[in-house]
Amino acid sequence: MDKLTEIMAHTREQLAPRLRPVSEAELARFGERPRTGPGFIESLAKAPGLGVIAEIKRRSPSAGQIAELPDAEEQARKYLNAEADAISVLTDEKYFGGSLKDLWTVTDFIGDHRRSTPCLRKDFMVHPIQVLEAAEAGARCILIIVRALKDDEIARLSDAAGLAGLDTLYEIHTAPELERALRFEPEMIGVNNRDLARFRTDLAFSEELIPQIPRDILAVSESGIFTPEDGMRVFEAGAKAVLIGEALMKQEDPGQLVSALHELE
Ligand SMILES: O=P(O)(O)OC[C@@H](O)[C@@H](O)c1c[nH]c2ccccc12
Repeated sequence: MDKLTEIMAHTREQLAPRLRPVSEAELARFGERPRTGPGFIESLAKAPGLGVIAEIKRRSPSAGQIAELPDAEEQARKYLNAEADAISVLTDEKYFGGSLKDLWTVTDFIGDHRRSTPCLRKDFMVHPIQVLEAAEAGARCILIIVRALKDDEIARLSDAAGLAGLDTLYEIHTAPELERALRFEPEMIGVNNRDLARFRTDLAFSEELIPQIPRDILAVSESGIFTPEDGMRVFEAGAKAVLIGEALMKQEDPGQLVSALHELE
């Protein structure tokens, strides 16, 4: 069994006690609610140069322990100071050391500081209940990992996100996955440079796949970006934004990398 299959099985198991039908009305409550600040895609689209989604990630199956972080607020503060365009909060506990509580902590912190940086709930989504949890916690976007899901599951998640007024990041890693993603009329696609089954990371995945993404869809390059030069490679391939975890978690001041990426042209 590959790692992604293992994680998905674990996620489904964890979810079982919380599973219940989620009505359209419950989701639509969030969709109808007036919100302050830009949406997730909007914030990336208006960023100068390469937009930056800064990720809060304590550990991962491939990197092991990344950062000792008792409170997600610490990292949220750094990311706001660094002028990140969006924040990704990993909410998976077992493999990434995050939690839904982290997401609440981060969105509360942003609100308390009168900022409007939009957040992504980064998790292995399989059921609309997780979309509802994301909306309740103040996220503006969810992740759909195309290779982990069947078409009907993707449709159900993407409908739920639409009702709740959330953007969706469709994550792909191969050309056939891009084909599948395009059937759901995505507004944003992320090319994961890391193969979630084998954990090999190579920016060549972005260089090959991003040029195949239609121009009107916002293209994100995810994983394995450490330097402005890495950013330049994916920017030249057509990425409008990058999703960075490890490199930003390990920096005392993430602002330098963020501003170098904003300056690309
Ligand atoms: O730490 P990195 O190499 O900068 O990667 C960040 C992000 O792309 C990665 O955490 C990620 C991309 N897709 C995912 C899906 C699930 C969990 C994690 C991920």
